[in-house]
Amino acid sequence: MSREPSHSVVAKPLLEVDRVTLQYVTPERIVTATRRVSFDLQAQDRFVLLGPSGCGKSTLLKSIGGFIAPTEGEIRLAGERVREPGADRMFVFQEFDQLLPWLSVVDNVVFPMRATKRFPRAEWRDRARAAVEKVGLGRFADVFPHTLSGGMKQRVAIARALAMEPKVLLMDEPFAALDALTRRRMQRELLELWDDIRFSLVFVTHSIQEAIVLASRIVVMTPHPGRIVAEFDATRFGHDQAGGSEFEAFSERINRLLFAGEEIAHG
Ligand SMILES: Nc1ncnc2c1ncn2[C@@H]1O[C@H](COP(=O)(O)OP(=O)(O)OP(=O)(O)O)[C@@H](O)[C@H]1O
Repeated sequence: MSREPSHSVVAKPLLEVDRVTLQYVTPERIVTATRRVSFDLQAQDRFVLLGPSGCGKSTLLKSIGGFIAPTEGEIRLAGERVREPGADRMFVFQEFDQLLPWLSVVDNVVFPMRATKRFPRAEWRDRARAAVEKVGLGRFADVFPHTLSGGMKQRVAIARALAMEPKVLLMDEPFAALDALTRRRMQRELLELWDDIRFSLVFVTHSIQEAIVLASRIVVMTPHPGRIVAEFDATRFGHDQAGGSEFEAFSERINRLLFAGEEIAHG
């Protein structure tokens, strides 16, 4: 199956990040996490923000989530300015403890539906069970999170987010704490889910390989302050191309960009 998002070139962007500056004001100083960052995301994009620690990836994601207001510029979702958190933007984080330990897997997935009154109440459990099935955890629907491996917990977090049918799924290094084999498997599964559901994704990582494998588009960022140095189409690459000469050349090109950015930032 093609991993090309099926949007047309002229489609209006789903998400617009428009000259966004994000700052933290601490008693000692003002930290500029991003400076005038702009990009557009089309529906069904698998959009990856790639860059080293401190380039403002997580801060940007939180701002798309409505948790941090830009000091300059604005973020629009489906044409509406983002001003606060909402159920149309669901998060998956790196941490394994993002599930509520006193709720079963299926009740964890129901939780945001209950909290936001999304969908008729009578549908909650069926929707939750269907989402849990989709991530391959049907047999574990009624267990508590502490009995699950890290990878399984991340699957539940993904099921919980996708069950809400968000306009955009926001993932902040969701596989970074997993062992290499599990991480690879989770990447494959995420792509299979995307083949199936065609959700719109913003995915944060500092792994070049992960970015290339997962993305339809990659934005490369460098720190101090966080800014975009390049944007690439990566639709033609997946796991099957990894190790091939074109994949490696692309990876090396991004690597050089990241290092060049460091030199500029520190030089
Ligand atoms: N709560 C905070 N208060 C002050 N400064 C912060 C805060 N959170 C982040 N920063 C600073 O903002 C900048 C961007 O941080 P951010 O976490 O967004 O980067 P990142 O690219 O996601 O890095 P990482 O991969 O390490 O999470 C960094 O310089 C960081 O030190």
